[in-house]
Amino acid sequence: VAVTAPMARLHLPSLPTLLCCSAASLLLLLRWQWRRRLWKKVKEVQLKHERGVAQMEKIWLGFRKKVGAIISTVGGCKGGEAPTPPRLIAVRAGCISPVGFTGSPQALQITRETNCITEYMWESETKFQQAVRPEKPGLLFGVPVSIKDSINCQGYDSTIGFASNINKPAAEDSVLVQVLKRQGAIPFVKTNVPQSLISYDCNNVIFGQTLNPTLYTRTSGGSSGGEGALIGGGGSILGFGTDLGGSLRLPAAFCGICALKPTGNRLSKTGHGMVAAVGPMAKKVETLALAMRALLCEDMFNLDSTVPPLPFNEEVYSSTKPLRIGYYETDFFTMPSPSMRRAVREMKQLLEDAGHTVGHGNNPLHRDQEWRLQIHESCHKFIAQWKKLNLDVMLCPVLGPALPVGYPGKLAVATSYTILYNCLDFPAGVVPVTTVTDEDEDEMENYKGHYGDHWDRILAKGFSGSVGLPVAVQCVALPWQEELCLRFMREVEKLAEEKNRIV
Ligand SMILES: CCCCCC/C=C\CCCCCCCC(=O)NCCO
Repeated sequence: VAVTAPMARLHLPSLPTLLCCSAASLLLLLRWQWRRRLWKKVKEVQLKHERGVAQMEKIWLGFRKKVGAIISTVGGCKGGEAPTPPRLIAVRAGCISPVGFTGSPQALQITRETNCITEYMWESETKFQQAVRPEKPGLLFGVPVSIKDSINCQGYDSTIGFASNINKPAAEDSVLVQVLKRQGAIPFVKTNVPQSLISYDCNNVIFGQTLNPTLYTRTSGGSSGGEGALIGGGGSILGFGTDLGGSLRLPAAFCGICALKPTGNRLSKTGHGMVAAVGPMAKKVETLALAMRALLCEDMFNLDSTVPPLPFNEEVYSSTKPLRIGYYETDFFTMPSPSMRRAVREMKQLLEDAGHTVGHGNNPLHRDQEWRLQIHESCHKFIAQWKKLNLDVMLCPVLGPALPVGYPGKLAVATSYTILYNCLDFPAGVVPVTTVTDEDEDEMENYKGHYGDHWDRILAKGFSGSVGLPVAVQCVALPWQEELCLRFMREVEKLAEEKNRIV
């Protein structure tokens, strides 16, 4: 009796409970199997990625042995051609192979260490070697270009950082890539992005975190963060990314390079995920201009009829007429770091000294909170205000220096300086102009933000310890005036280079 009594109290589960438990177990088993399959795919892609980088390394070392110092001897500008940075001249002259793109022995190491590449395009080397210079070569003949993961390239995955997108290669090239190829460019790598693209960090479950080439504890920015790190580290001359809230401009600013976010439809957006605008990234403004010149062609207009047939306006771009420039140092939402503020202030002075008219700091576009409300209410109101002030272009801050890895996820609000020009759909570019100084760092002691809240405290922490990191300014023009925006960027770049040479 003593033994059977407890047994008698034991309840057997009812049939519905048993069925529920079995169903739950089955679901868990299926989920486990699905995740296992996904992880297997991730591992395969990671191996493929490793093989690609190793192959690049092999080609690059072979190239260096063969070509030696030729790159450093190539420079200047051929008569009749638009002025082009020396390295572009070199590739167009056939002196550089897609992965032998650089004269710096560190570039491939930085490329590897920053983890910026997702896929190496194996056919690019053969294409490059076999390229026969046609009678009328395209404007980008022989130029190796890097492409953000999310921009479709036939035969390659556009993962957007999701494991479920592995082994789903794009059926055809995006219009952008088609036109690049028709202009003679050779896409040679795809570059990393944050999962979903809605972040200005650069991390995903497949390829991991991309680091900033100027300081490995900092993010490269995002979502075109792989491009930022690759170009910033010297691993690519010209790359392409997309922008919805700052995804071209933030990684460029963080990595010390230039980028242009054009008006939404100036370049075709067909064949890219989640995008407000597609644009070029490069170390030099002249390279961005070359890319725009090449892309704004009949092929682009024919392949995508929604793109207005506006060829590159050389007259506007090459004009030296003094500009009427508006400027502001803060948007009264995200308080600029001391270096962001100084970058704008110093550039304002340089522009004035160079003979441009720079609107007073307290113009109504940024005097108080009102202008931001106007923007959200009406883009037309903003344009009318701009016209009333008789401005050609606007000089303003862009977030910087680069934040530590992981910080962008906590600070979406800090996109305020860039996202504004997506809301307005104005062309906006960034140009690196300075680096964080000891004095900037000392001033961070007093940084409280505009609100002194949780976000401001995180931002203050993120900005600190940044001496030596690049800081950029943002250059903005009215819709469809990419050439004017680039012309302004070129001026800013020239003045910054002159100043930094003297300092
Ligand atoms: C007054 C400004 C308020 C800012 C509020 C910001 C809210 C959300 C921002 C999300 C972060 C976006 C990062 C940019 C990512 C991007 O541009 N991705 C698209 C790529 O095509």
